[in-house]
Amino acid sequence: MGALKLIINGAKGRMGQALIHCAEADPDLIVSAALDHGDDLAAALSGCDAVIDFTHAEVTLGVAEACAKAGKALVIGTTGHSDAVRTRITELSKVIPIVFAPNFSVGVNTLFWLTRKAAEILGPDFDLEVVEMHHRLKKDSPSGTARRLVEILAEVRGLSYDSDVRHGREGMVGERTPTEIGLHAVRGGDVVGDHTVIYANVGERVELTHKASSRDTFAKGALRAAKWAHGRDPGLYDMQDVLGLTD
Ligand SMILES: NC(=O)C1=CN([C@@H]2O[C@H](COP(=O)(O)OP(=O)(O)OC[C@H]3O[C@@H](n4cnc5c(N)ncnc54)[C@H](OP(=O)(O)O)[C@@H]3O)[C@@H](O)[C@H]2O)C=CC1
Ligand SMILES: O=C(O)C1=N[C@H](C(=O)O)C[C@H](O)C1
Repeated sequence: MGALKLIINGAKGRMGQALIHCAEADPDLIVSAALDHGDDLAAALSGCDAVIDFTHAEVTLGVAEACAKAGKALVIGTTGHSDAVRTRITELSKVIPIVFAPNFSVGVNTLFWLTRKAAEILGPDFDLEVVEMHHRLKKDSPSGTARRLVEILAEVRGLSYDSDVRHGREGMVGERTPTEIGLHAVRGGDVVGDHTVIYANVGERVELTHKASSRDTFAKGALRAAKWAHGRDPGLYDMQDVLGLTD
């Protein structure tokens, strides 16, 4: 089998540049098109095996529709989508394989796994808070990764992301309730991506932290996901599936 031909969408961006650099170092991959604002995705699709999208939340759906029409595997790294867009992406995954993950690093996917295990072991007496920090240019908040961490905590506790998450605190908010999950987004400088899950009880506290210091870790994971997705049955997958990290 020849090298996998990839379209990188969002090629001029921070992640696009990391993806191109990492793909060029991999003899099993060819970047058949590096696309950004204004380029014609539909015209480029016939010459590729898979598409990787790291753009903006409002761009992804059009990319997914085009990939479904052309029958091409899609890897989505973009974050910040509305529930309606997520639902439509899920529908399109009945036509093509889509790997949709808020974070493609092996370390963060290990953190997802550990977060679930720690919540199960520590139980309901521990208060749950998630803190993330990213560079000053990040547009969406909270990060997709932090959202996923809270979703995992909510699943374990039988809570809901929409009604039980508490985004920051300000003013006379009263005492913390046992069912709220705090979520705090910090922005500044050139931080690539830090995430901490805090489990706090009276007398002790557990903190799980991941810190990314290079975007190559996300890029290598997304390239690995593209190889994994090519030729696979249609479906909605995430990086846990790619890594075989399911419980
Ligand atoms: N899943 C993961 O592991 C990771 C996910 N991310 C996510 O990836 C996304 C991109 O991050 P980052 O690279 O830092 O962002 P950037 O803003 O640096 O890059 C996005 C690029 O997409 C371009 N773009 C905008 N519209 C289109 C379009 N219609 N077609 C093609 N390209 C377009 C932008 O152009 P312009 O600037 O002109 O708008 C820009 O060049 C974010 O949602 C981020 O949260 C980031 C890191 C890891
Ligand atoms: O925008 C970023 O930079 C990042 N975004 C992703 C997210 O929103 O979770 C992943 C990573 O933390 C970097």
